[in-house]
Amino acid sequence: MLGVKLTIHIIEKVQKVLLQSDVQSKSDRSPVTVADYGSQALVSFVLQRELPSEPFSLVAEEDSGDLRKDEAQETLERITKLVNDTLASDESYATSTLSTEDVLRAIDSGKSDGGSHGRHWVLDPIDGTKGFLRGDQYAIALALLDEGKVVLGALACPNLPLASIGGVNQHPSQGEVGCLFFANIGAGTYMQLLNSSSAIKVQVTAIENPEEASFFESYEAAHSIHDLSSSITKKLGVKAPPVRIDSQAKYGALSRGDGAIYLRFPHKGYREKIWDHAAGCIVVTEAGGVVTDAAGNPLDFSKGRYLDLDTGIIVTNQKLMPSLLKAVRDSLEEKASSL
Ligand SMILES: Nc1ncnc2c1ncn2[C@@H]1O[C@H](COP(=O)(O)OS(=O)(=O)O)[C@@H](OP(=O)(O)O)[C@H]1O
Ligand SMILES: [Mg+2]
Ligand SMILES: [Mg+2]
Ligand SMILES: [Mg+2]
Repeated sequence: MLGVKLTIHIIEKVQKVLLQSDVQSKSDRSPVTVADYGSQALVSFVLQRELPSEPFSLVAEEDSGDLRKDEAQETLERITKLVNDTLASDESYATSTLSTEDVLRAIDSGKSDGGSHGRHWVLDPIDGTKGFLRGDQYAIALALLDEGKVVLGALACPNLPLASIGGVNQHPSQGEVGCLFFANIGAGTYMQLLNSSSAIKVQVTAIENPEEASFFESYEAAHSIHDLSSSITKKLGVKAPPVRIDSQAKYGALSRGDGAIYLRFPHKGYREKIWDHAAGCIVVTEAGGVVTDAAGNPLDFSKGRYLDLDTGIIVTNQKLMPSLLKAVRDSLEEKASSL
């Protein structure tokens, strides 16, 4: 059966791979490659094993092109070992062993184009790669599209504290860490600690006054125009400075009310991918929030691997959305007339 339980199970398994790969080789850039590929191979393998009677379609970020080169043989072997060690640690997969060829095949089954018909899994095996490398926020993001609509989403955020990050960039200093958010269409959004099985229902903030609102944006200035979000929030009357964190952890944190607004304005020419927003979008929406493009249109996940959207992505609660949209419109007009 497709469902939240399976999604959580898979995502928790993947988290083990990431922890192992992080420990194995810390100081060069390769761990992220190992973790990205290992995570994608594992999700793909387990989904296919658990759902043998379904036609399988996966839209995922990575492909095996680089891993098939001669010089990548050692990396491929490390990924294969990680995947096998993780499978061996799970009762129901203890007898499964993947060859390097099986791993390449599992990674490449993420090449689907998605679209408006049928069911497609959507995976970002590590979202926020740069955050992962810095030891900051990252997420494993898995969603399910049905006839072009996101119906299920899970976001594992291994470095996200249980305590609010509403006023804190990246990490507060203490407390429990590692949160999993999941949402099923029409059934709300839940959060649990990654090492626990008791979940609580979460809701976006009810704040109506922008002066009380804090806002999230990308940590990386290359991923979102910080000047523009600053102009928008100033117009709106937001007093707090931006909280800059990597990855879809922003959507997770927003869904439990840590902040009130998420603004994302990529530089000209960048095309957003569906795996960077599908899970985050349903997690926020089912928690009572609203996710739109800069023109106020809902995100359309039915167009293939890319989101075809107007200018940027804005997220907030229903009360703040009309005034936020107006501030976005005014700031974009100002920006256009100053060029
Ligand atoms: N130039 C540019 N503009 C906008 N977005 C880009 C750009 N380049 C990459 N990406 C995508 O951003 C994903 C992570 O972005 P976030 O903004 O959520 O986090 S971050 O603070 O920027 O790290 C990141 O996801 P991962 O590749 O999964 O890490 C990318 O898909
Ligand atoms: Mg990503
Ligand atoms: Mg990624
Ligand atoms: Mg990437």
